[in-house]
Amino acid sequence: MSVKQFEIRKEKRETNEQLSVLESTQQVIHTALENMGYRQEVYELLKEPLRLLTVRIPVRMDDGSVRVFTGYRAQHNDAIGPTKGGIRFHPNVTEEEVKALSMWMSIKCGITGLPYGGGKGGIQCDPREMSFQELERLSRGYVRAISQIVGPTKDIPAPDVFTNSQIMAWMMDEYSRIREFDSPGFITGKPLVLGGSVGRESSTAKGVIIAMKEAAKVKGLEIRGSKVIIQGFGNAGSFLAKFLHDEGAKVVGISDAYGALYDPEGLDIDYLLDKRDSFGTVTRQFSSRITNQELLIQPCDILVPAALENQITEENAADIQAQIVVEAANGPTTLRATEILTEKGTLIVPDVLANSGGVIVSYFEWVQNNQGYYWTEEEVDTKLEAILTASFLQVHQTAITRGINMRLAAYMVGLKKMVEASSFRGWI
Ligand SMILES: NC(=O)C1=CN([C@@H]2O[C@H](COP(=O)(O)OP(=O)(O)OC[C@H]3O[C@@H](n4cnc5c(N)ncnc54)[C@H](O)[C@@H]3O)[C@@H](O)[C@H]2O)C=CC1
Ligand SMILES: O=C(O)CCC(=O)C(=O)O
Repeated sequence: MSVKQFEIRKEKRETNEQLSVLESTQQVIHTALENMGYRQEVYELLKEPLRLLTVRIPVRMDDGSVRVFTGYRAQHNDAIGPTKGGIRFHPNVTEEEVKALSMWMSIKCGITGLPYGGGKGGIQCDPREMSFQELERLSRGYVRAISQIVGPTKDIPAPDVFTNSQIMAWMMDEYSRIREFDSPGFITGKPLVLGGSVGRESSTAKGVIIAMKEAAKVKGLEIRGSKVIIQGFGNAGSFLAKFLHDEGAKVVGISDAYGALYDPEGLDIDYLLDKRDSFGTVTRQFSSRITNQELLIQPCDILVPAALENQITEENAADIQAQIVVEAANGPTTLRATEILTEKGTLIVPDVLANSGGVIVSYFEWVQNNQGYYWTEEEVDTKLEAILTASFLQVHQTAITRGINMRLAAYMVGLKKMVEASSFRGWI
């Protein structure tokens, strides 16, 4: 596509916010590269993953029938090192979503200086409607299907939406049957007894808090006493609610796939954590629930989308009351919404920065697996904080110096090393 065609498509899209996550990611990458003065070939290289594998996975269901699931693994760019990123089990997984997710992983690893490119995987399925045994067979089938392109020096998966340490354990076990000698570092987010890292489970939320504290300093806000709304009560959202509650913030809203709870006086987070199931579902137990969309526009100081993509859009951005939006989810805010929020002075901490705590501690897990020597929680926390704080400051400084929004600044910071590495390799 020529620059002119790109501009025309961009203009058409901006008047009608039908942006796909892939197209909007391409749009920001294009602008970021242009701002840095890179040639069009660089965009051509980075606008899509280098590799995408689509697999069909036959699974024997408990009733004896066979269901065939579609899965994907995308590897965006491996100039810097192996690709890295989670695996999502969700009914709405698409090729396009997995591609965008892999591109966000590249940028995340670039911002935080991890020696990886981005990868991501997903299977179209609804684990909430599958038995434990069916899930195990699906997880193992997926690993058999992608085993040729993954590995500790090629592409290292991890958990994402509706996957967890048990699923990582089955996947690692299956991989170790196929490749006997390089299994521990093949996947991260494993249970501790199988070479997991202390702190990985809560690392996404810990990283979100570190980024949130930096953003709060910029806005002159104190976390203690701030009112926070969190959309999504799974791995990222529930640990975050707990940590914020323990730090004296008032968590006034939470949600899951079925609805939301809001109380301006603060919710009883320990009670809700106790009632939540392993898929992060809790709201169905309350008759007082509101919708996810209603939750996002309730009064609060800080809003944390921690569920899925495209939640804050042109439709609701103007009504968001938070001073700070910290994106724990990947892709929760559209580009038009980013502009609307930025124009009205809301500070956005973009996904590729805010939720990078997960992959940072996954990197620590991989390093520990490679060394065979395991760190304490204190070491993990200290290193995580150092990387994330420096990353926030670099992105924020870029935004201020260049007079651009935080998302564009994050992309510029995140793409730089990948472009340099691709150039040194002679790819562009
Ligand atoms: N788990 C991790 O280490 C990381 C996760 N993320 C991102 O954080 C987000 C959440 O991931 P996890 O907490 O791991 O997933 P999870 O599977 O543990 O929890 C997902 C939560 O979102 C809710 N949800 C699902 N569909 C929803 C909808 N349509 N509306 C509102 N809520 C909905 C679920 O009910 C659940 O509470 C995702 O965007 C993921 O990519 C980002 C970095 C790392
Ligand atoms: O832990 C990882 O390697 C990746 C986590 C992930 O999928 C993400 O950051 O979106």
